[in-house]
Amino acid sequence: MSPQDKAKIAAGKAAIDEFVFDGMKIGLGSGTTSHFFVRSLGERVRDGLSITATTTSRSTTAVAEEVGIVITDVNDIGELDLTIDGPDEIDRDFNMIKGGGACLLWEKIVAHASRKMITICDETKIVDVLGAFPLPVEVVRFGYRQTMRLIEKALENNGIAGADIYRRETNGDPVITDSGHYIIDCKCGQIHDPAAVETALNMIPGVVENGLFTGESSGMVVGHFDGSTKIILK
Ligand SMILES: O=C(CO)[C@H](O)[C@H](O)COP(=O)(O)O
Repeated sequence: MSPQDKAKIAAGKAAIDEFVFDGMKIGLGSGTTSHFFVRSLGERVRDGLSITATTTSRSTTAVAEEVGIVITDVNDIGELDLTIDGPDEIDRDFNMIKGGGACLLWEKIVAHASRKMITICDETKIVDVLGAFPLPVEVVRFGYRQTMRLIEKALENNGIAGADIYRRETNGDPVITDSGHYIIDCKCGQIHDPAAVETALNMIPGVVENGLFTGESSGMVVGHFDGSTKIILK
């Protein structure tokens, strides 16, 4: 196992120890870190932990069901106590870029349906300024090239000039999200005012959601390559 995977697993386990209690309604994040967390949670459920859970992607539903966690439809679960999810980048104010796995829309819906969001990550995800990781923007397919032009303008208006903006593809085919949309990735460089950029992008017709999460997370559990963990709260 790689030291990074060891760190991801340690972060997920520490988050369960610290934040997950019997009877909670929990949102399960997406991506490799979250999938490790879901597998650890499955072990606790097998040992008797009782939770109600919903997920942020079809891929996480598959992992959860594989490890014996029953998934409740997001529409039937009401307000969640907690969502645990991973970032692509996180700064020291808990602002994040998410969506590297194209799940940002469901992730944001579930995070906002929760009273608390805790971020789990390995140490490589922490940055001084967001923006080295391409910012994903989920857009409807109709007129997506027009939407891309407006994304470029919105970024320029928020101090991000010359961003590389492109539709995400795999083997020449566009990536389609769980909601049937495209992902536009924006290599921004540095995002100095992530809250302003998050709002500006969501004002564009055709943009469904973007991968900036600026007010959601209230704590992070960081896993280190030696297997140790650190909890940082707001
Ligand atoms: O936002 C996401 C998926 O849309 C993931 O949470 C994010 O990409 C982190 O993934 P990983 O844990 O594999 O690095």
